[in-house]
Amino acid sequence: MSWNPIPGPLVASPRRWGPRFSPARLPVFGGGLTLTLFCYRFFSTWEDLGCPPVGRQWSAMKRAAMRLWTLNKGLLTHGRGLSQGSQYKISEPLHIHQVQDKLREIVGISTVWRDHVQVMEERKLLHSFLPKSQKVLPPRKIRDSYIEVLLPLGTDPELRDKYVTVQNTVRFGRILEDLDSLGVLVCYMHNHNHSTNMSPLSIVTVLVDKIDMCKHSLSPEQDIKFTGHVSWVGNTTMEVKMKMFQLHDDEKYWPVLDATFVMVAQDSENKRPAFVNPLIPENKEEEELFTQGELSKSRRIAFSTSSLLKVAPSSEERNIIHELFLSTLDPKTISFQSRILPPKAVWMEDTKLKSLDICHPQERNVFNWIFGGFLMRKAYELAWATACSFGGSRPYVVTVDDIMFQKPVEVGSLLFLSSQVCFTQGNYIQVRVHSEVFSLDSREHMTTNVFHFTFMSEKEVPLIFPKTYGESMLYLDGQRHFKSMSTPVTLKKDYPVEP
Ligand SMILES: CCCCCC(=O)SCCNC(=O)CCNC(=O)[C@H](O)C(C)(C)COP(=O)(O)OP(=O)(O)OC[C@H]1O[C@@H](n2cnc3c(N)ncnc32)[C@H](O)[C@@H]1OP(=O)(O)O
Repeated sequence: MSWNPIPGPLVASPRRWGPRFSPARLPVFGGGLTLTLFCYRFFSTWEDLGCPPVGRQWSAMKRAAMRLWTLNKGLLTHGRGLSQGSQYKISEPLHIHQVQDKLREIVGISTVWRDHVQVMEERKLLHSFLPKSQKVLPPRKIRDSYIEVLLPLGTDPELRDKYVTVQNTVRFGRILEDLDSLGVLVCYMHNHNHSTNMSPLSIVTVLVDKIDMCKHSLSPEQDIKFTGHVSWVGNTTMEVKMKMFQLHDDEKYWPVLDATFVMVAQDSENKRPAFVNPLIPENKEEEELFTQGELSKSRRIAFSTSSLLKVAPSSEERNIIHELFLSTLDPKTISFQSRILPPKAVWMEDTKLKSLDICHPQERNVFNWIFGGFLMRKAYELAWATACSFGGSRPYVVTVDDIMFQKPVEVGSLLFLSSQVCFTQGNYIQVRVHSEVFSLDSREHMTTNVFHFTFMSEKEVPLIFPKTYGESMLYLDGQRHFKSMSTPVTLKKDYPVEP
């Protein structure tokens, strides 16, 4: 198909026997399985029947039996996979619902919250599968991680209801959730280890580098297709490029969105970074993508080094702030205190909107932290409402950039989102959302994310004026993000752009 940016088979490379398990070992583990199954069931039934709790030694034996049972369970699943072919094999586009199913299968997580502690205990056992160095991991190609996902809005009215807005467009917040899950699945495809069924890696989103829209509104009545692949790999991080297309009346899929995410692999307990398979580009275009990944890493470091939280604004930026300040002084008084707004302008402090969410278990991801896509959806919807009430018309998002996931959000936390317009130009509105959680257990407040969204309004919007030094820094930061929009970070599009 013409829209496929990385031609090549969608099937992962053939399954091989891993060093840890081999067919010869199966009978040994089979015997162990019977014994451990017996022990595990015996101790569980003993206590379920209301018999007195077993002593310390018995408890230890019970725990050991449980561990062995878990390992053997993994082995059995592994054995089944061997005869049936790879569980990761994806030879045709996945339905959007299958993305979550696949992730659960790979991470080995239950769907029931009540079991989450035990399931995480089981995942700890996968720790031994983690390599000590990246060198021992076989390199992968871009095509190994390439997947396609179908969101059949055109044919599935029930699904459509989840995505539709009151203006009969597609909810962008839902798309953010899908991109987050897809990005993680792409990384699992890249790191697929043929000798284990469940992955010892916990892959989480560290950064949404950029999401550029090629089209401002999407139809909720036409099918959508996502594609994604790993484009660059560090030691423990992977850059993922994703694209989104929508079916048009001409029966062709047209591009609507380009996204670049950075994911990090952690160990099975989601505590320490873990090595990922290297990536080998196969042709010139892939080499270019890889080089661009390196450049993006340097750009991110440079951007964060020059953060206004660390260093003073440039002289040009200082002039901007001083000019803004002078233009708000009341000419009738000789004072730095009396400030008045110029015509068609709004104080930054008057653009704020806030929200509070309780992070219920329903919003958890496969690792039992709050799902990054949920956080993005909530932040996006608040940002949209902020831009809408500020600009006076329904805005549409043009760019999302530099969403850094600094800390995971615990289930049960209170999520405080605070949104404000921090820069405007013409019809553009730059909105910043600060996300903070309050842990009910530790009684601590912590910043977890800062989101940056650029919206476009139907009509020209008022200028924004900072009052305090802190707001001036937000203004400059907003301006920096706005300016970065015009610097494309993705390769030139290799498909037709909508006429
Ligand atoms: C359905 C399933 C979906 C699941 C998806 C989610 O929901 S995810 C949920 C939302 N996301 C999260 O909760 C993540 C929260 N954040 C964190 O836990 C942590 O910040 C983190 C683990 C990502 C990073 O921790 P640290 O910064 O301490 O890690 P460390 O310094 O060791 O760096 C590890 C790797 O991350 C890279 N790294 C760190 N910060 C980075 C940044 N801003 N941009 C790019 N890359 C960055 C480093 O270069 C390094 O890569 P190299 O080693 O390659 O040099």
